[in-house]
Amino acid sequence: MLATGESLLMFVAQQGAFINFDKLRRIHKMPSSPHIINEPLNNGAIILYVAYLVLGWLVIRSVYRLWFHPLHRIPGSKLAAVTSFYEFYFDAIKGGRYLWQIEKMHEKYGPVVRINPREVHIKDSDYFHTIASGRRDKDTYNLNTIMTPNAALGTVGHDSHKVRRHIIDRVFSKLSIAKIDSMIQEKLEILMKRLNRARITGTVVDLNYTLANLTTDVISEYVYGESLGSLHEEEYQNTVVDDIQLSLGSFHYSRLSPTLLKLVRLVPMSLPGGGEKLTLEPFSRMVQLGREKSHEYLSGAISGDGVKKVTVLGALVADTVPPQEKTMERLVDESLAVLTGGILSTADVLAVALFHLGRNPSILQTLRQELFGSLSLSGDRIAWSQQSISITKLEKLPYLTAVIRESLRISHPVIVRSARVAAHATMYKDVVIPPGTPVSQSIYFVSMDPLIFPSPEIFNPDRWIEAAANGVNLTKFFVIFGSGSRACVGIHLAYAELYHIIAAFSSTFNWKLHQTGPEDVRTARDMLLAAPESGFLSIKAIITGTVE
Ligand code: HEM
Repeated sequence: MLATGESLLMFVAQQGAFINFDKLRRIHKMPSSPHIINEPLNNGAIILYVAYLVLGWLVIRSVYRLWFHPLHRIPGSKLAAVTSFYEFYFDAIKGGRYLWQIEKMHEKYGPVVRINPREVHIKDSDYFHTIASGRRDKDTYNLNTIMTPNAALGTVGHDSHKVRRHIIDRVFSKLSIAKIDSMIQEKLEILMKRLNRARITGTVVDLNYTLANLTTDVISEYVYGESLGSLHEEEYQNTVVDDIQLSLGSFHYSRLSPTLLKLVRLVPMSLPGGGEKLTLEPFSRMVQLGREKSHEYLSGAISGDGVKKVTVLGALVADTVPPQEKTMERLVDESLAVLTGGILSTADVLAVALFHLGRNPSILQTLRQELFGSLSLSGDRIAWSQQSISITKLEKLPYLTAVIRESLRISHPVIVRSARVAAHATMYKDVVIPPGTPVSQSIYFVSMDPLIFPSPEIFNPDRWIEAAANGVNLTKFFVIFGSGSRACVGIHLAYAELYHIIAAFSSTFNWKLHQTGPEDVRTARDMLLAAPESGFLSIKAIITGTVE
């Protein structure tokens, strides 16, 4: 910073020869006698000259962006085309509101708009897969937000991503996830016992938080080989979730300025942003945890190949992995991306599912009829692991599947836009998008598109069943897990948790929502995860009894 400031001053001093100081002094009513001209400039004058230079540079840059930039023909707000601070204002200062500003631009200018000086956004549900398909990179500016450049998720280049994705694909395949089905069921049983205690004591349960204890323990056990023990933490506490949410508070800041974020890393501070505290302390704590666990694998204390337990870190240090991919940075980032990607996303969908089931007795009733009619559930369903109900069995239930699909659609947990960059020019209808342009789309717009999903705010699992019966391919618009080579690697794990938990919870407990209404669930902000008007999703319920 200092060096930059000094060189700027030197530049200003050099430019002095070309600046008409006399005129400037006249304009700003400074003393103008000849003997003053040769004296060093005072601080006020230097600041003024720097301000002129900066202003001049801003004007030239704005003119370029508006009339000469390759994107100058793409419609949109002029302010957005001139400066990224427009986006920064809505996302960082106002806390995740830019997506709705983008929506307004689409209403005014059509399906393709320029949303910042260098990025184009397309709102067209039919076009979603086109952007994600083929050979496309991700965009550095957008990836700044997630701060894990060495993870598959944070990798810019298409080819580098392919190598990295191949390594983790194996551990997250449907077959691999079926092998940890019993581990998921064991953890579910601990959760069911905890929920049953809440029933007995009449305690209000924060569903997101409590269900995130399970997703935390499942994913941490799969990544590190041992769980973080969230299910055994103090009731209704989850320090990992706290850390993730605190980190999400700063993610819009990191998009615009990774440097600002590095500063914050040095001096934790609070900045405005929808009430979230901007601090990187919790992120550093997660990095530290990843570092400790990765060290055990890299040092050979735990080997990748030959261990009985399959783990993500084990897969990352396996013999088949190229040596350049076996670095501390790589292991820390990948384990962090998988861990954080797999906790709140699924927990939020689960909580939203229970919210809607709790408000719709007839849907819950239909679901229960299917569960009791198709599975041989024994009396003690709290002991879920003894029910011997495999994921394969659950996946065959059409109504449960429709409930899960609809819960995923309506909760659309991963709401952050994810841009793709093609090396060649691409066409959207008759609009030419120049090569190298980040083009983004939003899962939220597709999932809530009233032309595809009529009355999108209504929870209606039957829409999936009716579409299938009528030969309508609604699944084409089911883009909740993304699309193409960068789509979610954790999809089978997410489904395994969703199937087991929704089946267990709804066949075992009766519950009523507590101080939680539609406005608490309605998505109003993009905090990487879908968030309501203030804070993060928090759905509360009281478990009133058990299902006989
Ligand atoms: C309902 C739950 C989930 C949803 C809705 C979801 C959604 C998504 C989406 C939309 C993407 C693509 C992001 C992009 O385009 O940049 C993604 C990527 C990813 N997800 Fe998930 N996810 C879920 C659960 C999980 C779980 C359980 C894991 C844990 C393994 C996970 C790990 C990842 C990773 C590592 C990526 C990056 C993949 C890559 O770039 O190759 N997700 N997820």
